[in-house]
Amino acid sequence: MIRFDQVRKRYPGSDEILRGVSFEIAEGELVLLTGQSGAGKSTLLKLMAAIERPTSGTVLIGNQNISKLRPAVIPYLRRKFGLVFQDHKLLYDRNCFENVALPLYINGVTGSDAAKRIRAALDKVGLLNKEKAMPITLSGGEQQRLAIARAVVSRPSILIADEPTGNLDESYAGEIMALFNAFQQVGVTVIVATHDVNTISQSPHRALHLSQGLLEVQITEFA
Ligand SMILES: Nc1ncnc2c1ncn2[C@@H]1O[C@H](COP(=O)(O)OP(=O)(O)OP(=O)(O)O)[C@@H](O)[C@H]1O
Repeated sequence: MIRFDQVRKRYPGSDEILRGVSFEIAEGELVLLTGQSGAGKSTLLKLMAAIERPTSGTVLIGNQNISKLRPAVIPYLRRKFGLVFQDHKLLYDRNCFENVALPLYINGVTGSDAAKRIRAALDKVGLLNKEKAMPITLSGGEQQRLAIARAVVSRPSILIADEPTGNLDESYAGEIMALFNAFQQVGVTVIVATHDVNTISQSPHRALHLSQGLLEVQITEFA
């Protein structure tokens, strides 16, 4: 469960970006986070993953209040999260296998155990036949799927994606959303920030809409 209670966020010298945001996301739910460019979607995702701290209010992940966590505990909390960004943040001097391997190697998982998990993650996103390819040789949609494989290889319970379909044409965007649906169906909590109107209109999931620092909760109708 993820709960925000009257969360406010101001960066040093900035206006107030979030002005008292409260919502709850159940375990295993898929939720869209919508709003115009600059509305604060990335800020809200960063607060969720404890990359940023609220100026005031409470952010609960499970039963942990992340505003009160000691810095030493934050790396453990982060292991719950898989993160996917619009610009992929792939390493272009490493092949696909090595890109997906990175989070495992950082956590000390290596050898045949790691290889099995890396290939399972590549398989889930349809890139098993590309493990030796360099990311630059992949299409935009494939690069985004590679970033998703890297995000899920550590089997996170929460998957956060920030504009994952932003640079992609409609068919690729549909593929990416289908992947997120598949992860939700196996119990992962998924939060996708997007201003892609197609993604929003075709989604049967709940959408949280940010506007002027405040949240409106929308229930999207089935298309
Ligand atoms: N580290 C920072 N320091 C100061 N201001 C920031 C910082 N990060 C974001 N902002 C400001 O916070 C506001 C919200 O930014 P944020 O990236 O959260 O919005 P967004 O809805 O994700 O936008 P986009 O869809 O364009 O990515 C913007 O005005 C931005 O300039």
